Amino acid sequence: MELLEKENIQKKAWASILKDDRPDMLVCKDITKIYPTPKGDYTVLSDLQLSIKQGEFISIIGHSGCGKSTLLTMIAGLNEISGGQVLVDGTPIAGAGPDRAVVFQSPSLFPWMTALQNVLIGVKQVFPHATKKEKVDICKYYLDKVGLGNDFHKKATELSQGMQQRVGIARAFALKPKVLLLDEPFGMLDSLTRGELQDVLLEVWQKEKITAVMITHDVDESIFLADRVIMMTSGPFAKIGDELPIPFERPRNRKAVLEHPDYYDYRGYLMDFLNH
Ligand SMILES: Nc1ncnc2c1ncn2[C@@H]1O[C@H](COP(=O)(O)OP(=O)(O)OP(=O)(O)O)[C@@H](O)[C@H]1O
Repeated sequence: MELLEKENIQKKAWASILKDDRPDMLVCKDITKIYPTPKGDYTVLSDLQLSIKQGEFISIIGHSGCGKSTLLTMIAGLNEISGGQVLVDGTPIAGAGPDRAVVFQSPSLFPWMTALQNVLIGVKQVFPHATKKEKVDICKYYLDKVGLGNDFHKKATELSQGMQQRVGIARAFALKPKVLLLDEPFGMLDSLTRGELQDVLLEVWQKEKITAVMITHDVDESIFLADRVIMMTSGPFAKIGDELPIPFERPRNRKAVLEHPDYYDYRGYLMDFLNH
């Protein structure tokens, strides 16, 4: 893609964004990550900067191994930060906390428990003072929202992979976190189920307006879901290479997004970044 064409796509995308004066909910400040390896230290991320507004949905794309999961697990507080700070709602994080919920590629449910019990475990921890009924109602509300209204009492082993990931999404939203972190949550699903779960995710997110950060390898998914696509450079010393706002109106509808006259410009822009 020609430089001028890229500049025009950027200009047009930014011009379609209304002034966004929401406060920052998530800030990654000068983030560096060094893994010790038998061959010496490996600097995956170096002085990475990223700010995400309250209620914003961003997707992160980048080549395999550039450090996307490393970044996400550091934001989650599950991976030590070698340098810099992650701030949630203005406060530096110190490890994992209920203000951040994570959905991984594999939902890792307790197989002997029902869908409801799997969601309830986290809810009990986050809302210890709620009554039993209140806790169960929160779980049922979110399980219903993800389309499992008739499956509360099914054991995890009785659920398909897609249904298990629905439980994973319900479990994350039920914790009412400030930030939702999604690490390729649909990566293991067939394309039909993937599409269904993208819709489910968007529907619940639209209601809750939680700040969301999602890693994906799928450029179309990144466009369909996000307000802004963040492009990471390849490692070592990876950082944010570029970003592209996706100004399509919300609530989004897949057909309207695909038919939007700018869709293929945005797609081409992101593919061009990945191909260079
Ligand atoms: N615990 C670790 N020790 C040493 N190196 C690691 C460790 N975890 C990850 N790495 C390396 O850090 C780099 C980034 O890994 P990471 O999983 O964050 O990348 P990614 O962009 O999420 O990859 P993918 O898209 O394939 O999931 C890779 O080179 C990986 O081999």
